[in-house]
Amino acid sequence: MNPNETPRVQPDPNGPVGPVDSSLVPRYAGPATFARLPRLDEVDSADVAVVGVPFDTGVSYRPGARFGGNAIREASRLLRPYNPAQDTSPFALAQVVDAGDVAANPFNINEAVETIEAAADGILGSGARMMTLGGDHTIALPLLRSVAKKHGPVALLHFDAHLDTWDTYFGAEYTHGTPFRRAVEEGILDTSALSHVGTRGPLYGKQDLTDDEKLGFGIVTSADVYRRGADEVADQLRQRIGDRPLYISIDIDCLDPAHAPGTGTPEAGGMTSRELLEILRGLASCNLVSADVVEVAPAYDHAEITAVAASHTAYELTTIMSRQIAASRTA
Ligand SMILES: N=C(N)NCCCC(=O)O
Ligand SMILES: [Zn+2]
Ligand SMILES: [Zn+2]
Repeated sequence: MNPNETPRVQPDPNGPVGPVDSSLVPRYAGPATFARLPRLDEVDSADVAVVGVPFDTGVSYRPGARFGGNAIREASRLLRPYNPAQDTSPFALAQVVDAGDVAANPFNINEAVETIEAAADGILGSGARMMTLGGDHTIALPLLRSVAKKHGPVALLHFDAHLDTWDTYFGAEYTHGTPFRRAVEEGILDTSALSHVGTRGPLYGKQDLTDDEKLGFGIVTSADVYRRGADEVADQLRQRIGDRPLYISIDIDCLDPAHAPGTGTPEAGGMTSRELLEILRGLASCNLVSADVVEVAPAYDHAEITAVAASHTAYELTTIMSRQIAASRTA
């Protein structure tokens, strides 16, 4: 089908090119892009670029997150153009596109990290906000490097069962358990606004927590979310972040394995997908400059449970970005 003739949901014919219209083209037809949005090469310019980073050479346990981005794209066929939770039609407010995948070397982590940073530089340099679909959590480091080049040190909200501030694994500096220690060492994070959310599970020792605190992180455990509720947690996080440029990194293993079985290092006792989505909606007024959703490993998934949760997570994040782009236009 010619992309120019594909029926799309596009309330304003001169506005953003919208997703393929699922009331006219069955949603399971054709190749998958995120939310059935146009590819980058089908539009003149993009406000939000959804980009895949199929890389998982940094994992410490189950591999397979290299297939995560495409699993999320497949699951995202069911997303619809109006988001009632944020009373927003995100793809009508801003040009959101699928920018394809970064070709990262699976045999050389250092080279892959450089390739990912360069690709992110290209996207951010074009003026777009970046919504990345991983890949394992290693990729957050080069993404943050690029974001900091543009915005300076950014506030970080890190949703994860794990701290990911360990020093090295088997002597390796760049792994999925170490990106945020590297990022603090490199001065690319605003250490007055760093939070982990969803933390739980056994650690190597108590020192892991004291080291993490010294780096500047605050912790909201998954039990805190359960006890205090999503709204109160979001309020507290929003106050801490203020109007700083914000990066949100979401390791899908922040969710309980019941909500996200398809991941490499699952831990019992996690958040529900409802809690995660509600916290994100509570952050809609934050200045979200870029985000990632990582660690979806479809080989361990069942019935696309994890990929569906990840696609809805990325949808809330792109909605927040689109709203802010629209608001900054009218400001
Ligand atoms: N899933 C991520 N990003 N990190 C987990 C590292 C946990 C470990 O192997 O000790
Ligand atoms: Zn994790
Ligand atoms: Zn992680």
